[in-house]
Amino acid sequence: MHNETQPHLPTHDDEDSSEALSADALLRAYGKESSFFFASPGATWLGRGILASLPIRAGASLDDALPRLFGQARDRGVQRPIVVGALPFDPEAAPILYIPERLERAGRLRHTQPAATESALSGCTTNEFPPPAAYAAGVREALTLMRETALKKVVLSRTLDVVGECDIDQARLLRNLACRNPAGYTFAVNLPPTLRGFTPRRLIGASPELLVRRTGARVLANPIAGTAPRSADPDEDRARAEALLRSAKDRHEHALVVEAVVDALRPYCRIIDCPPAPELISTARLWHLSTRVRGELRDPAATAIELARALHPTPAVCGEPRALARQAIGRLEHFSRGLFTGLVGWCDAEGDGEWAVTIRCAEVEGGRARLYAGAGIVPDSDPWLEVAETAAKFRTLLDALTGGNA
Ligand SMILES: C=C(O[C@H]1C=CC=C(C(=O)O)[C@@H]1O)C(=O)O
Repeated sequence: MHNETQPHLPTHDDEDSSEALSADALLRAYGKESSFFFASPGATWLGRGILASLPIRAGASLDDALPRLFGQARDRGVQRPIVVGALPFDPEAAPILYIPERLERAGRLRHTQPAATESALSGCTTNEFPPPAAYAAGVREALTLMRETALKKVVLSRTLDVVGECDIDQARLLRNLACRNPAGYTFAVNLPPTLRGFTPRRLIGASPELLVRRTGARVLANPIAGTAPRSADPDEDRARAEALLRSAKDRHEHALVVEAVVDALRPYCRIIDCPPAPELISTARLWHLSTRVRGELRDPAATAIELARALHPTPAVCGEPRALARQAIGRLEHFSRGLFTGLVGWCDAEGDGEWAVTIRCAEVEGGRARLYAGAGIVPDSDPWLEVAETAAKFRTLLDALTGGNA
């Protein structure tokens, strides 16, 4: 059995560990030529270039395409290929998956430097969609649906467009996110560009939520749901955390996710260990309820990406029951989520891998960033508290863009 915090993660460069850079050096090396970055509590990855990628086609079967992709990489001399990328919220939509030309791995980020306060953009305008009052109206409609149908929970989100005077410094944004969110999953995935001559188009974020990690026969999922914004005053901050832990509304919102995760893992696992009550975790801006669900695979042939797709979308990003929640999202959210609330991570050819839930993120290109934030709505939700929660969730990216709250 591998150690929990330092899983053995084979890489393109395993044979050449003498050249391995430290995790902090990988973060500092992230730049224009980089194609992937992923920092988890277990390891840090930096990808350069793209050796092979999955044709971007909606509805394509990953079961056939992935082994072909690994085969292409082996034909080109990569002995232990690893696929990286992001899958969208809509399971039928096209994934972004590729094998980098070079992929380096180091241990976890140590954060030996103080959090940087440099801004990643200069001068900016912002535009929320929907604006707060319209989002609150959407939450009220969701509450009506819950009274009139079998819908128990739905996650409703909104966007915040930030437009700077010059190109956003994507590497600095990534570093700022990583420094401010040391316990989370910090990522940058290359996306097909839509503008010519600008900086690369990328999905960049720092998620607190692990959808699933597979290490050999061991599985870990860490569903998160139930949130309270933090306070700068330590007493008030602690009071908010304790209120969150006691809140029946948030415990219910959380329990729906944990139940769905355990149900989805059960067919794959011989043993599942799920604590009876959630614990508190914090990010720089938020408190969350969190449960670590551990399992041992019945059939070790189930890969990390297969497990992730069996779990996705959990009620942390969609709702319960899933079909009704998806209908409600289609009716009440008037924008495409794209990769937001999908999954981001990596998987090797043996099936080990890690997939985080794609939240606290932005799509960045040139001087523009589109930020996303959602909140779980249950029958006891207060529409204006959900507005405040999504505003606090935007702060994760806004702080990293502006260099604030270090
Ligand atoms: C959809 C988001 O958060 C989900 C994950 C954690 C907590 C959540 C909540 O408390 O509502 C959401 O379910 C987001 O951050 O944009």
